Amino acid sequence: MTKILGLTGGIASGKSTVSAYLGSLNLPIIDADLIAREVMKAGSPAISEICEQFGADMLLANGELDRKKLGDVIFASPEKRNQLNDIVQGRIRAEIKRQLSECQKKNPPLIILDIPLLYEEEYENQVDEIMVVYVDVDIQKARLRNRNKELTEEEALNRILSQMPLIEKAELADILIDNNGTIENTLSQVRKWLKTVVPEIEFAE
Ligand SMILES: CC(C)(COP(=O)(O)OP(=O)(O)OC[C@H]1O[C@@H](n2cnc3c(N)ncnc32)[C@H](O)[C@@H]1O)[C@@H](O)C(=O)NCCC(=O)NCCS
Ligand SMILES: Nc1ncnc2c1ncn2[C@@H]1O[C@H](COP(=O)(O)OP(=O)(O)OP(=O)(O)O)[C@@H](O)[C@H]1O
Repeated sequence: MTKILGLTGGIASGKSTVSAYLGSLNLPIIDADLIAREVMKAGSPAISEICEQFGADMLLANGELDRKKLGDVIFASPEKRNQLNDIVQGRIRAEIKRQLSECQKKNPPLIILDIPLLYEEEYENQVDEIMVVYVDVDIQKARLRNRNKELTEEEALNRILSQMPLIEKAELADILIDNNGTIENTLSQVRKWLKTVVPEIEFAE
């Protein structure tokens, strides 16, 4: 029986770090951020709707989405964020469903659904277990600003506040991964859990 793991957390909490590691072990990963990029690629129906509602200046000269510009708009305003969510979340959900059923046909022991908005968009029933990658908010903000150097203190905070508080996600988790320490420490917590689910898995340690 295939187990579906929902991998979630907050912005810059370390999901991609965990998911890249799981991918390096050849476990199948479905990446919601990647699917969102596909859904909003140049020439897509979602892009036309975004232009209608947010203005054609949301596009770069090559027809691709200006991610920085749209991010500045939606992370500063809950109304605009809802407006964007109304355009994209249904399409993202449909593609996730399609990829999950494709992947299940191969009968792997484990599929990982890497999805930042698992709780906000109510994917709890689509997965068997939920892993939350947690960090304290001050570390989260520092890592976010270190990764997205263009963000001011206020913009970084707005991005964090646009999601369900990470501490609430941690309380709901089936598996809680503490990413306040080193990456190696985090990955060793992940390995410990993996051994209980896929005992035959081998790690190059
Ligand atoms: C607004 C966009 C263009 C900004 O792009 P940018 O390259 O700066 O950010 P990126 O896509 O890497 O997202 C970074 C993180 O922001 C958070 N985030 C993204 N969208 C949202 C949202 N609608 N609400 C709350 N948090 C969000 C997630 O934690 C995500 O991992 C982009 O985030 C986007 O297209 N968002 C809508 C699609 C979506 O919901 N994606 C999440 C997958 S379910
Ligand atoms: N334990 C750690 N120690 C130091 N830096 C870390 C640690 N874990 C992650 N990082 C760094 O913090 C940043 C955010 O991590 P990552 O991209 O994995 O988060 P994420 O949850 O996938 O973020 P997003 O939702 O925004 O895509 C990255 O630059 C990453 O290299």
